[in-house]
Amino acid sequence: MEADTGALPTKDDFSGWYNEILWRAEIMDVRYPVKGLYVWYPHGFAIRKLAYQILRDLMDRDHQETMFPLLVPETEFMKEADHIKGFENEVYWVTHGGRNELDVPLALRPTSETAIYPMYALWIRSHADLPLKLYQIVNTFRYETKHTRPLIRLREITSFKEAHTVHATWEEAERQVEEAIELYRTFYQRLCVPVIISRRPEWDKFPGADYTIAVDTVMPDGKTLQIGTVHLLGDHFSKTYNITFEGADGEHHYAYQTCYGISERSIAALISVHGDDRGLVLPPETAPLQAVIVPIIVGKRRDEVLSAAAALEDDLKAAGFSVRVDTRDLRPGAKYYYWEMRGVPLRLEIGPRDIDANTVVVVTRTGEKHAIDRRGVVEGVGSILGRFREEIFDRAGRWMADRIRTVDTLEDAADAVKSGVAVVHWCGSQDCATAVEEAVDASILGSDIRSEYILVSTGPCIVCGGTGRSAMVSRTY
Ligand SMILES: Nc1ncnc2c1ncn2[C@@H]1O[C@H](COS(=O)(=O)NC(=O)[C@@H](N)CS)[C@@H](O)[C@H]1O
Ligand SMILES: [Zn+2]
Repeated sequence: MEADTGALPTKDDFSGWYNEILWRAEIMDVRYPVKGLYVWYPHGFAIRKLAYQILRDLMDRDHQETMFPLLVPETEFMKEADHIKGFENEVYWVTHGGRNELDVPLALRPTSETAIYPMYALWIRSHADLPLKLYQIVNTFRYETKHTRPLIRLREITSFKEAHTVHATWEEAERQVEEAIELYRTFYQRLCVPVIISRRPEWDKFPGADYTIAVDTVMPDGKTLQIGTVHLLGDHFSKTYNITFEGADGEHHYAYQTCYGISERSIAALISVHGDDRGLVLPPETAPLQAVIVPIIVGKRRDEVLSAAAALEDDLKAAGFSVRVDTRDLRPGAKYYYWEMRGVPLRLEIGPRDIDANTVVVVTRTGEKHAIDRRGVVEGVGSILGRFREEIFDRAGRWMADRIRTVDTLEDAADAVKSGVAVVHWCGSQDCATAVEEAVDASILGSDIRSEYILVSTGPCIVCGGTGRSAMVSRTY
């Protein structure tokens, strides 16, 4: 699996950089012989594991995790009209078991409403059963016809976290939407990925939903990536799947639902937003290795240096850091290059001079160098990691803020979307949205914007002059 050496393309050629880093940093192998399906390298999978542990920690506060079947009978799949329309061109069907043709074709879940809600109808009887808040982290399948790309647009989504909640009232479901948005905001803060939250236009909402709130980030090429969505489903699906409950009033009522999902696009964002020309730059919470110790071997004091490095590893491991000594027979520079490519936040150098001075040299992945006292190394590493995290989060936030431009002419909007996001006043009409998209060659991404990077306002719609509110326009993945 040894990845090659040699410089990465610069991030200005984002597509080249992204494809190269996936194998040089051992994230995903794209050579699997089915279009849109890719293989996790163990290193990439370890990053995913850490990121999804953060997600589970957040979800498990007031949801329960479970798992529903992958295969959905056509009879159930074809029940909700809007949902079908939205997914009918993307669904994979299983039609045979061995040589026998199945009497009912089975869909590979593109998302699991049609697998879960028939069971919810059996489980939910009374208001005492509500709210029900379950999630699963599974693979889902979508026969994407647009350009597939690892971690960004797969045909097998390998890391699909989907939550499906059921409530007694529309208001309670709406409160759940707000809680889900906050949970996603927290999740992406923990990944140090800056986000913009907005409401998708009617024509872009999830099939069968009342409305969709989306979480986007800006990728290095200026295109936005939708890295999470929250849908208020109202009672559409509960009417279709007969999810009713007996209220305190003794009457039967249809339930109100939400669902919200995140996929491995979260990992694509983590890699793309922080990475640089030397490889990954990982926030400490998502770094399989937080610090690598490189012994500086000098002549006859070799054994002394190696045992000092081993003692350092023991102390840091005992304090809960993931750390290892790199004892391979390579020049220190080759080791630095290898671990920088894999995004290790800290490098600790220890040689004869450091032993004599009782210090350890700590170099952060962003190039800061500190000589810290060997006796305070645990506190020292902890505080340097904390500052490193803040540094990369601030840097990513500033980078994104620089690529969001509030404009009031279509020409300026067309210019702004070449490198990022244009914020314009839009009246909300589809006609004006179409006019914007034709003039700017980018789409209305969302309105009702919530982001620390965007000051929202009202003003004349950029097309018709009617009352408009801030809306985002961007090229998208
Ligand atoms: N082909 C794909 N590859 C990778 N991620 C995807 C793909 N399609 C969608 N996603 C991600 O999955 C998230 C949830 O998908 S979704 O269609 O918007 N929503 C649902 O499926 C709802 N059932 C919520 S679980 C999206 O916000 C997007 O970030
Ligand atoms: Zn208008």
